[in-house]
Amino acid sequence: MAAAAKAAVVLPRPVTFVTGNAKKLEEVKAIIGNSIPFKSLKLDLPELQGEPEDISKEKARLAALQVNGPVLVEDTCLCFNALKGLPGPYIKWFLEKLGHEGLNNLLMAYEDKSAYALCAFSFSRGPGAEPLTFLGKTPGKIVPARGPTDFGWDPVFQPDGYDQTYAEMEKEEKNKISHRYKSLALVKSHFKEAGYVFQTDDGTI
Ligand SMILES: O=c1[nH]c(=O)c2ncn([C@@H]3O[C@H](COP(=O)(O)OP(=O)(O)OP(=O)(O)O)[C@@H](O)[C@H]3O)c2[nH]1
Ligand SMILES: [Mg+2]
Repeated sequence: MAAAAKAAVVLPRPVTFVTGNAKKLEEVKAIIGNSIPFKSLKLDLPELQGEPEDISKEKARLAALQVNGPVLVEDTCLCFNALKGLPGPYIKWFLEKLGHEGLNNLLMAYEDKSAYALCAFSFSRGPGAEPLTFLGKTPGKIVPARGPTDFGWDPVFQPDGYDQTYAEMEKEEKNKISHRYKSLALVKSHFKEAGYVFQTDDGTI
């Protein structure tokens, strides 16, 4: 007997990417292109403390409840190896209070300036559905700020194998190697494998 065909999972279209960060959205648009039908929604969701994966999953649960449909969210960390992964998910507040110089100063007492950028995307099919999480990591080091200052800690993060900081790189170049690119590559593969079918409000597919 032939194997039964896998039932398609029908989702209301489109997936909502929930973020309060316009620069993230810019990169996500450039990386996803039209491979996943998505729209964005600016919501500042409360964020749990803890491990990046748990923070991201909880964000997805809250976002799915608010949107009442399929959602993507992401949480980004900048982790210093000498500080055992801190500031990690708290980088937003460290950056806001200490600035680029302060981030460098945190490592003053250590020879090891290595760090990694980590992106945790979570996808929930809707309220009550357990979110799936996709981690993307790019190793590098913390350096005195160089390059445009329009996006967070980009000027102080120099990825391994490059002599430019994220901020100095062309956007297309960053989007080929970044933590966000790697995490979204896994999201895209998941969407391909799962074969989701998107349905509009009037029921057409
Ligand atoms: O230089 C950067 N290059 C990046 O590629 C990048 N990605 C995120 N960030 C910053 O790191 C913190 C993460 O916090 P975060 O994940 O909670 O984001 P957020 O609160 O801004 O937005 P969201 O939670 O609504 O999506 C925030 O300060 C972001 O601005 C980046 N900075
Ligand atoms: Mg946030």
